[in-house]
Amino acid sequence: MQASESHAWLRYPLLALAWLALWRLSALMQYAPHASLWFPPAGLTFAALLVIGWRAIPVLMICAVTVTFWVDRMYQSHASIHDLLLTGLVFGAVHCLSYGLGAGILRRIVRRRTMASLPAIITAFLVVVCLSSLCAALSGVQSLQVAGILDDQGATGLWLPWWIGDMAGTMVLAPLFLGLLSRGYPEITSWLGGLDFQGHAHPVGTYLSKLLLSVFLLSLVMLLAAHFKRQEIAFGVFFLIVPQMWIVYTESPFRSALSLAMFSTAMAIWMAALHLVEQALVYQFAICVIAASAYFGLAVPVLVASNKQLSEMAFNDSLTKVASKHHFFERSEHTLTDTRRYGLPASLILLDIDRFKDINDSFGHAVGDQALVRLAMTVKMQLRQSDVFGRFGGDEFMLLLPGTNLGHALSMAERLRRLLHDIAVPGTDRHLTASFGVVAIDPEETIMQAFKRADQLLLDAKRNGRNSIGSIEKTGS
Ligand SMILES: Nc1nc2c(ncn2[C@@H]2O[C@H](COP(=O)(O)OP(=O)(O)OP(=O)(O)O)[C@@H](O)[C@H]2O)c(=O)[nH]1
Repeated sequence: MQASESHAWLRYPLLALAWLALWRLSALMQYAPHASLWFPPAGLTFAALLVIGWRAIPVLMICAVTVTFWVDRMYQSHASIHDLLLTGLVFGAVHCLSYGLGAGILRRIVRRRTMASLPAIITAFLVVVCLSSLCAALSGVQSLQVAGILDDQGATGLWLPWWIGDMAGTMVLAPLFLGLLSRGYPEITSWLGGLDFQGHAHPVGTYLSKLLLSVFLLSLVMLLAAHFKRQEIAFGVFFLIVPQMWIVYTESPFRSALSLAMFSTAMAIWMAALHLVEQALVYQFAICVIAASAYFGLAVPVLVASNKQLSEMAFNDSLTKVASKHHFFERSEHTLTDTRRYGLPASLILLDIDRFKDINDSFGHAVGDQALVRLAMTVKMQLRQSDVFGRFGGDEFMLLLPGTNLGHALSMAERLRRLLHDIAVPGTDRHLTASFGVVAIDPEETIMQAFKRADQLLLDAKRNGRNSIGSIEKTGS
């Protein structure tokens, strides 16, 4: 994928700087040797491999070697340069391989999905992150063990916090990095399954107050857990899903991702500052559970919007925006039931454009489409709230007029006939004409039966020279 800016090469040193800075940050917050609450560089590795692909690997390898030397200095293991180099390369290779495989699989899945399957994309992301981080943790621990930085006992206790730490880092931060990168790599937007990572609906002050509340409640739980030294209190952190969900439902996806990152950073800082080693796994799982729930929360507005779009497509004709055939007959049945309950009359008007095929053939289908839209708009302007207007198909429309007797329906049809005659086919000097079939609906009749009678009268009007109204009154049949 290509960055939209011309200085695309800059992404490599920036990636290295960001990765090393994140590593430093997590090292600062270690609660036990080699174990921090969450491992942010894993999130960056995953996002970089997803977006930049294999070209990110050399940079990630340099970072892996660099941090291996830092680890040696931190724990004063005094390994030889040869051993450290080898360990760094092995650690880098297994780290890149684990996340590279995961990113590759996710890329394939996302490319096959559409907007409506955002929950499937989220599920795939969560499963892939879970498995990639497990591979990265097992092979990472193994590489430290082979290099002698870690003994067997240390390795046994380390793989689980390493795994959950990597998983939390990836789960929380990879979507945030993707959101940031989507500004330079527009293609990512389509991967985000309909999520708009650019827009912000509310003022920043409102967002910050929600974020502060969430961090304040988190601090309260962690301080209480530290003070009373009770793991039960630590579980209270799971309740903080509520403020996070509030942010997810009311703020933009980008702000939601940012809030998860801030929330987990605050958790890691408190964790290290208060030395809450025994409760580490509770907090690590809480980060993962809250992040996973938040992502499904993000999918809800997208699903609601696509549901709305689908029902609009089912109810309305896509071109003219009047009721579709099916929806017209359904609504008409309900309207007729109400009309009859009050003992009111009802009428049906069918109208069909004259020689519409000629318009299409002479000026093209696009002009024909515009003529249909203009006709629909003209008719709509004449309707009452209770009238039902639909498109049967092609150039044929239908109009149910509740509370209207045949005489008034005929007047309405005549008014429409004149109005349509005044419509010029867009971009041409041709005028539209239409033929009509008008019936009063009998009290025992269904809308379909009335439709058949009106259609017959419409055919009569066509046979009688078009631009006219066929009705029982007029034809006398
Ligand atoms: N532009 C456009 N044309 C359509 C659409 N749906 C159907 N048509 C065309 O509308 C024309 C309908 O023709 P008919 O109703 O059979 O005949 P007509 O030319 O209107 O002649 P009469 O009805 O006998 O006056 C056909 O050429 C269809 O291809 C549409 O959505 N857009």
